[in-house]
Amino acid sequence: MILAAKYARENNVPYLGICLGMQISVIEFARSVLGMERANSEEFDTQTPDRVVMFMPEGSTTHMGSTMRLGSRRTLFQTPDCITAKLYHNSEYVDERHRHRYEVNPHMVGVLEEGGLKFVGKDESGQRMEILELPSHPFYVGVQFHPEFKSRPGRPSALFLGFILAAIGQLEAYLCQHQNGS
Ligand SMILES: NC(=O)CC[C@H](N)C(=O)O
Repeated sequence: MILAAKYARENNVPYLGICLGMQISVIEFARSVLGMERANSEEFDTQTPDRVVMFMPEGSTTHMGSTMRLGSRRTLFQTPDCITAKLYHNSEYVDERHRHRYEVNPHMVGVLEEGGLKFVGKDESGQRMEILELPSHPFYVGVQFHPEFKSRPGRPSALFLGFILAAIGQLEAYLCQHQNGS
């Protein structure tokens, strides 16, 4: 997965990382771009010197039942000037469903952003990273939530639509056409 994220990032191939897929893109970015060779998630290496993904403080390692972050939560866009906000019709926020125990380490956000990764969606506390983008890339998106849970045939998630449009080279034209939120 890390190699796939690296290949997509370096070769301008569209990437949509969902949940662990977003966490993997953060690990890959920290290793390759920031030079943190042993950057990892606490899930895979509890001894990592660069814990870019960590266990959520409210979780429990001993009680697995209903201790994960589950269900619909709100994500606030930090800027209207990003691909995902435009795909979600310039909404100020989006409610999507979650299922995870690990999250991007909020203490590492500053250094990741200085390197060029942008966290364009956060939860209401501003401490939990929900959406990342790489502005230098045509479509490099990671989401902590699961857009597939609310996606339906004939009414696909904005993110799946955007991903496919990017893959066929039509994202820019689509975003221009729909820039007024229509
Ligand atoms: N659903 C997932 O991809 C889970 C990702 C990761 N294992 C977590 O719990 O945070």
